[in-house]
Amino acid sequence: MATPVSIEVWNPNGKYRVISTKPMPGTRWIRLLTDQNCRVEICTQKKTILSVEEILTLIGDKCDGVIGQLTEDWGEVLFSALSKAGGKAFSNMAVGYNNVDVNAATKYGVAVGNTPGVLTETTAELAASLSLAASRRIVEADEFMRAGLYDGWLPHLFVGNLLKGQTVGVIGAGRIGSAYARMMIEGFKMNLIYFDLYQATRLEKFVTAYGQFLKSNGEQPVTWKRASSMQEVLREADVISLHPILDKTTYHLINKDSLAIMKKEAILVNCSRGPVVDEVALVEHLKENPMFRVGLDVFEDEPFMKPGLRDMKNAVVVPHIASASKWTREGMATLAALNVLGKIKGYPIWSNPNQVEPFLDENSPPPDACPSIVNAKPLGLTASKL
Ligand SMILES: NC(=O)C1=CN([C@@H]2O[C@H](COP(=O)(O)OP(=O)(O)OC[C@H]3O[C@@H](n4cnc5c(N)ncnc54)[C@H](O)[C@@H]3O)[C@@H](O)[C@H]2O)C=CC1
Ligand SMILES: O=C(O)C(=O)CO
Repeated sequence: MATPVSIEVWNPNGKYRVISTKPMPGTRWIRLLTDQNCRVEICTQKKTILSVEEILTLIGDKCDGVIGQLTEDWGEVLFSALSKAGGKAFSNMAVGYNNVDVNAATKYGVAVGNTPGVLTETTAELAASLSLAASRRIVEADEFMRAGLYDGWLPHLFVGNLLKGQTVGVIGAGRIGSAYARMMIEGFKMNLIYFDLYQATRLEKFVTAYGQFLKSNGEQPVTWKRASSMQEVLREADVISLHPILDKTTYHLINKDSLAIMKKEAILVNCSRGPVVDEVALVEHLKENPMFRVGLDVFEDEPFMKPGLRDMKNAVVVPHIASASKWTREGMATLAALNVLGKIKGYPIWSNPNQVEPFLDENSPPPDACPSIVNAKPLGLTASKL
């Protein structure tokens, strides 16, 4: 028997049945759907991660589209059920979609949406926060104060690293990696070394121009270098932030061997996906190198941490909150809803998923387009001319 799942219903007489597997921030996304004749059903089950069986129950016999979460396993079983229920669209409320089997979705004719752009700066800001928290030992120092251990200023108390003039390494210089790099370069006058499969031309131009600006002001200019391998970044950088997608090329990109070539006092930040780092190897490395520090937003087996990590003073850990600003989370909900709505309505695909601002303006109706569909090409969906 199917497991019952609690739901909240908006616009019960709407023609199209759209499900959201979680309550999402804001109300604009609900309004956009109900205004377009959708009945919106929001799962209110008090359970963080829904199982495939629970989502099957939600989909039922008739469902036009689903907005889902990165914690869910969207594969063959769910896409086959969604397609049988008449569903045409699924959107993750996330830019990353490693939890989605896109080939399975394509096989069943289901469009897969994601939410790029709206979370770029918010996520980069958290990566920058973790870089600072790790380099200046903020969490350790906070715990020390709260434990009543502060007896007065001391020359050696919580000495950390100065970022100015050091090298920031970025692995995966896409939207978020480039935004993070700019923050660290402009904010702290760090030099850049990056590794990506593609050249980050705009980022390079930014660093060149900023370097010239600093020089014309009599300051040391910042520099950039595109590394020919990830190892080059690991060897040379003082702070390394990981921003690639998770796929089979990036699984355990950081492992025992790659940790071994990093500087003993380096800082590693991960706001991409947990499995990019071999967490067991990382815990060992943290134990053996007390001056090596990490800032982690993501973990290999979320919501768990590998044994030993929680005891490491040289690790700052936060629960996958990199995109958690109110504006961003409301925007993610809007983009996810519009991906689903757009596909149901037969709208074309927005031509530039890096520029989604027109969808986010509360004061005007969004364009008649799907903001970002990752399998548009194999599904033969056309791009908008807007
Ligand atoms: N912690 C969090 O809350 C968040 C995590 N993310 C993660 O960040 C990822 C990146 O997001 P965006 O910057 O928007 O995506 P993006 O597609 O703009 O950037 C990803 C970059 O990784 C590069 N890349 C791919 N394979 C690589 C490899 N083997 N080695 C080096 N670089 C490689 C790509 O060429 C691309 O430039 C998402 O896929 C998601 O997993 C995104 C938002 C929030
Ligand atoms: O968008 C993503 O990929 C996240 O991890 C959450 O914002």
